[in-house]
Amino acid sequence: MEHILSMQHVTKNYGRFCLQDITLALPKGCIMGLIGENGAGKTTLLKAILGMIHVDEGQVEIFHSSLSEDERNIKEKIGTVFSEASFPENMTPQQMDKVLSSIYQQWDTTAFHNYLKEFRLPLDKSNKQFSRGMKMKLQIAIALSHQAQLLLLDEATSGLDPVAREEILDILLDFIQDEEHAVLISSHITSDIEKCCDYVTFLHEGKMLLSTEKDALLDTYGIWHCTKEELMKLDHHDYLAYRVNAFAVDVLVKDRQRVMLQHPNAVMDPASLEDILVFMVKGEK
Ligand SMILES: Nc1ncnc2c1ncn2[C@@H]1O[C@H](COP(=O)(O)OP(=O)(O)OP(=O)(O)O)[C@@H](O)[C@H]1O
Repeated sequence: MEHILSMQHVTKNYGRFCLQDITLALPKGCIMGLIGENGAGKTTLLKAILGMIHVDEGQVEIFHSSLSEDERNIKEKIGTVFSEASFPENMTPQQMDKVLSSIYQQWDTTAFHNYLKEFRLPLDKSNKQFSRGMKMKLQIAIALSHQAQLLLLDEATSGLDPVAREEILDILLDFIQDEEHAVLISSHITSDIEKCCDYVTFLHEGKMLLSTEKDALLDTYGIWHCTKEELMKLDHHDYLAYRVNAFAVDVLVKDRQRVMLQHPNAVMDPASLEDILVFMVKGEK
């Protein structure tokens, strides 16, 4: 599969926090979800891709080039949404349309107006009159209106109601249909990631714990409710973390079928992305 984005051993050290040795690849026609607790390094990773911060080590390639080779053209083809992004308070979408058409060579006014309509955003209200959700939708409309091939979305669905979130996820799924586009989206809402992503990347305290196909993960990982004695006998390579409760131990195992074969009476549940995140952050290793 051809990649639209790749990161090789990217490291950014802030002193107290370090994004460490990130290596991942996003194929064309795919959506990758970035999952991690608050402060895990999701925004830092997205900023490193966009060259918004200087990385200490490693390489980022977008469309097979590094940003420094052809920054203007590469950025033209990337649509971004950041939770803290702010537009001039007194500007209306109508005015932004004009400004953006002079910034992006491929700005598509018709598409922008269609998205504004679809998202029920007024053309003539200033940004300061927009709610948080409306501002987020406005950013998404902009990201989708300049023929971008890659979308980098930081918490793009947070602050949106469930109907609007569903709308955005459908648009993202449409966006990748032609197999030439791709999306990297960070979210705390693991159910959104579960719904739309082909790949998931887990970050924890700046380290990448996993980057793999979502379906493979959901098909194989499980939570085994067992005794301490059973856990002691389990090979270290077969599980990622465990949590002890009053009556039993819950273990996040990598291959639930394998454990079931060894323990036919095992009480096993499939693991959701949320389970995996919670075990990785709070579980004992
Ligand atoms: N400019 C900076 N200087 C120093 N530390 C920084 C800087 N920017 C971010 N950090 C630190 O990097 C760490 C990761 O922050 P980041 O915003 O990437 O996390 P996140 O996973 O996006 O979190 P959240 O889910 O809360 O948005 C945090 O500890 C933060 O304090």
